[in-house]
Amino acid sequence: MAGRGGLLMLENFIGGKFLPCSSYLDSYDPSTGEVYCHVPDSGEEEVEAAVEAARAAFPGWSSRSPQERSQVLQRLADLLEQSLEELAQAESRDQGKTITLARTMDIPRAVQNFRFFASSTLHQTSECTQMDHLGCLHYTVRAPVGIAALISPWNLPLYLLTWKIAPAIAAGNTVIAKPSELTSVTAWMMCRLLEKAGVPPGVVNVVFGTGPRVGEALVSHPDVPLISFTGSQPTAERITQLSAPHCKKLSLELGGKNPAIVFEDANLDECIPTTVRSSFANQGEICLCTSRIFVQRSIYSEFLKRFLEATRKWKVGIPSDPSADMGALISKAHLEKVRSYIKKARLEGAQILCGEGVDKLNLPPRNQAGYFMLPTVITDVKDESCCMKEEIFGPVTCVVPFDSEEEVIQRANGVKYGLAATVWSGNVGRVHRVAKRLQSGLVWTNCWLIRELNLPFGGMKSSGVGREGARDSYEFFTEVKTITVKH
Ligand SMILES: NC(=O)c1ccc[n+]([C@@H]2O[C@H](COP(=O)([O-])OP(=O)(O)OC[C@H]3O[C@@H](n4cnc5c(N)ncnc54)[C@H](O)[C@@H]3O)[C@@H](O)[C@H]2O)c1
Ligand SMILES: N/C(=C\C=C\C=O)C(=O)O
Repeated sequence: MAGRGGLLMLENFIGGKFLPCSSYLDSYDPSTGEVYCHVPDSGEEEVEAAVEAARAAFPGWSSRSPQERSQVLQRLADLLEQSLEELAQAESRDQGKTITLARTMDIPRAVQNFRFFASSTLHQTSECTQMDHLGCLHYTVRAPVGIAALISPWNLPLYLLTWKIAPAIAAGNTVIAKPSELTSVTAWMMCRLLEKAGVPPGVVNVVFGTGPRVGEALVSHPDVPLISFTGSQPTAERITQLSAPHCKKLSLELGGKNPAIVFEDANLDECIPTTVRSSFANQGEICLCTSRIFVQRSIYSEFLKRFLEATRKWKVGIPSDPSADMGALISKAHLEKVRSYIKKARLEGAQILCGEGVDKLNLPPRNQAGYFMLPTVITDVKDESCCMKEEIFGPVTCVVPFDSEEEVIQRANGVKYGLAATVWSGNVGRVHRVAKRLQSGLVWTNCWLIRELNLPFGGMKSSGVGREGARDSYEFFTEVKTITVKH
């Protein structure tokens, strides 16, 4: 809907109705730096209303059969798919990502999330064991937990929010979703489809606003027993503290400092374009992006030369340009943070081989104030440097040499994170050996970001707690009970 100054003005979606809020936040178009939308600045009052609506909807929704719920999810997937182009345009404008990525990855994946959980929920079974010597049979039953709080970040807005909403409602919960205040538009657009899909009022509620106001009100609410959070590690710490007094069920999907390990027998024709993509896709704003590239010394010079050539061809352009490989970063503050790492690297004596401060951006006049930067490659950087230790979450990657398999495993594991790694080698034995020893929830070998939604997704160490995926999400979004029958 149009609001102040003709700008888009979003509303919360509570109990099946769009409701205005008493105050609003400005939301910026990352490609111009201009305000283009207003987002509700919700707080305790809106959370209370959403909890009330979710509570009222729970008995009806949780007592439907999995088949009935599955049909609703399928209809929602169909409706999202019919709006794919409109949603992709909105996601690209709101987030700064290229229209091509929104069209080919974000929105198709949001559709797939509903289709996938609509199907997988029909195939979950419970356990049964027997103790004949005691005349006992044991079995488990699972039930939805209740009201789920679902909090998502700004990098893959609809993709990650639906990755939570779909399994939560498929399992019979009712939900209160809080998208990032920086990227709220596609969640609001999805709400417009819920009634038509047959989602009863109160099953999916969406409250918009900031983490400290509406996020904290949601995670500390005593009647919300479960929180699924994707975002940064400092926010996860805060959520853990706030939820601890209530012993809430928590799933935390956090950041990464993901290594790519390139052995001398790697197929560089495949490795180089994929590693450029794994470093710079979505402006490097994917938790799974590569940010430390370890290359075996014998091929280091060749790799670096070819990697730089390919990076220079990675086109930064306005998000609506279908030929652009990379759009704008999410915000001015984030752009400054990412740039500050490059300054620190320079001060430490590292070399910036291309990108920020080395090459020139070429943007139309209207986009000069947008949050753009070039893909940047750093070398001659020590493992102790903040650029090699901290999550930058931007289009910046470090390339360093290594000598032996043992050495590179130690170095790859030498950070606090453990989310995703890639290993490039033509030696099958080495691939299995190295993958097994990496402290990483996900290891892609000779590829990147090929997702199998059935299998566990999540991180080790400071990259998170818990896993998501068909079985894992089902277990997280249900409470299990063990029943023993003596016969
Ligand atoms: N592991 C994964 O699957 C995954 C996926 C995407 C992003 N991430 C991580 O997310 C981070 C980038 O996203 P971000 O900047 O939006 O993260 P963030 O932690 O700042 O925010 C994430 C969400 O939490 C909310 N929030 C912030 N403070 C809160 C609080 N005190 N209480 C409750 N909610 C609060 C925000 O409003 C937002 O909706 C990076 O660290 C990235 O690696 C992880
Ligand atoms: N959760 C998933 C991806 C997270 C990406 C982070 O930025 C997924 O593919 O299911």
